[in-house]
Amino acid sequence: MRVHDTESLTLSGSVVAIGAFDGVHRGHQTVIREMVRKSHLEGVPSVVYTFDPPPRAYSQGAQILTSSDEKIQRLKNLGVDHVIMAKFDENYMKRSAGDFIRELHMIHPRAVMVGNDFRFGNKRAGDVSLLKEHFTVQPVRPVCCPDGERISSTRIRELMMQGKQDQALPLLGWM
Ligand SMILES: Cc1cc2nc3c(=O)[nH]c(=O)nc-3n(C[C@H](O)[C@H](O)[C@H](O)COP(=O)(O)O)c2cc1C
Ligand SMILES: Nc1ncnc2c1ncn2[C@@H]1O[C@H](COP(=O)(O)OP(=O)(O)OP(=O)(O)O)[C@@H](O)[C@H]1O
Repeated sequence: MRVHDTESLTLSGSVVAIGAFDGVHRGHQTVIREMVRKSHLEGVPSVVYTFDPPPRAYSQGAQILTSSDEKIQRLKNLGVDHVIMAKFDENYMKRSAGDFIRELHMIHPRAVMVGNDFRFGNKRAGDVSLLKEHFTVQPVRPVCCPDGERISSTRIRELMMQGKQDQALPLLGWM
């Protein structure tokens, strides 16, 4: 697996999953496994486009579940070919939605895997309908906890803050 800065990877075809992926929890693992499977079917490399630090940690001070090195290791274990690791800061946040789409075109995605609530670009102006004007967006079914709630980094952070490691760790799924 190779790790790249923003705007440094060009590919003639790919399948890409985009997101913070903090913790690379069981929901993330499902998305990434599905993406890797699709990349094998299509015969193109798999790419994870992610952010360091996670945007929610940068803008809202959320607890970080995995360091960037740990995240990279987990993505490698899942069989990802390329990781684009964008340094998330004030400068990056100024990039427009159109500029992000232009960067994605550099890797010619055959499918882009993001959740329905994915936002991108300055002031979170870009949404999934805009992404769909340029790419095939592949939805992913939500992976839920035993109580039926969707697994999320936010949920895991909450459980950890409450000292409920026994409930948080199975959701992370790296034991
Ligand atoms: C080019 C770009 C610019 C962004 N600018 C902002 C911003 O101005 N404000 C903000 O809160 N988030 C910004 N974000 C972060 C997104 O809102 C979002 O957190 C990120 O795409 C990760 O998606 P996820 O939170 O669904 O994992 C930006 C993301 C991208 C790709
Ligand atoms: N439980 C889940 N089931 C299926 N897909 C998921 C799940 N959690 C996250 N994803 C998907 O993984 C990608 C990255 O998500 P993201 O990093 O925003 O996760 P999150 O756990 O929802 O984070 P946060 O709680 O910080 O918002 C997105 O495409 C998102 O839709």
